[in-house]
Amino acid sequence: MLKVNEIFHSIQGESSKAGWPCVFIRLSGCDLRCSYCDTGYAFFDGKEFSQEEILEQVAFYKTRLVEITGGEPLLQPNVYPLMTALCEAGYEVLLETGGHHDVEKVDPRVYKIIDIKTPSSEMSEWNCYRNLELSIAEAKSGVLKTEFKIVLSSEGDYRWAKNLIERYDLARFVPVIFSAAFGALHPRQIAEWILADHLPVRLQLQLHKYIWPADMRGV
Ligand SMILES: C[S@@+](CC[C@H](N)C(=O)[O-])C[C@H]1O[C@@H](n2cnc3c(N)ncnc32)[C@H](O)[C@@H]1O
Ligand SMILES: Nc1nc2[nH]cc(C(=O)O)c2c(=O)[nH]1
Ligand code: SF4
Ligand SMILES: [Mg+2]
Repeated sequence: MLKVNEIFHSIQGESSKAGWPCVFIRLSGCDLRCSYCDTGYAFFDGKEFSQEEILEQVAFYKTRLVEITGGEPLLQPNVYPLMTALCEAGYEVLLETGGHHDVEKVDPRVYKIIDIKTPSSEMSEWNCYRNLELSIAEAKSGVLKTEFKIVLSSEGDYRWAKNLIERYDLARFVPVIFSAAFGALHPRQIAEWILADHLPVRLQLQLHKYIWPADMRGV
């Protein structure tokens, strides 16, 4: 069984898959408390679903792209067989994780979107830097199944992220996406810093917050 907060069908609003129709499986519970988190409603609320019930719900939406998010999806051990079952069923599976749990045991067919938490998130001490090393090794072996996302709230966060990328030469191997913590920083400001520094990263807006009201659930 898995504790699920919501399953919904929407336009993928984030990551390099932004714009595609996608089914989202939002698992309940999170072991972090990011200062800007827009999904606090998933910290506790949810209902127990069997893997079969989840697969049935996902099939209802007739889409090939499925994202497992949360809360923190890697907290529930049964997420691992769920990811494998979704891959076996032929879906393109995305995992959105907070970047504080090692992703080594994730089915290699799953595309991982790994957050790196900045100082302003107040959670950066929990970052699992082994995930950076694993993904660089994965990319060097010719496999591209990971991207990193950094949500920025301030210029200090931008400088911190830039230093981190340079320290690992991360963007040379793995796609890196910068996003604004919604309402905290204007995307134009991030765009101007990226352009001024010639930083090889991708700027992302959370599409769903422009398509629908920013605080709407289930989109
Ligand atoms: C709600 S989290 C769930 C998955 C996982 N716990 C994580 O942090 O990646 C999904 C994504 O939303 C981002 N996010 C949460 N609140 C946000 C906000 N206010 N503005 C921009 N992105 C936000 C997170 O950084 C993460 O990339
Ligand atoms: N449309 C839409 N796209 C998303 N991509 C990642 C999301 C998430 O909350 O993890 C999300 C979300 O909540 N809605
Ligand atoms: S890790 Fe993700 S779900 Fe948890 S508090 Fe941070 S943004 Fe929210
Ligand atoms: Mg969201």
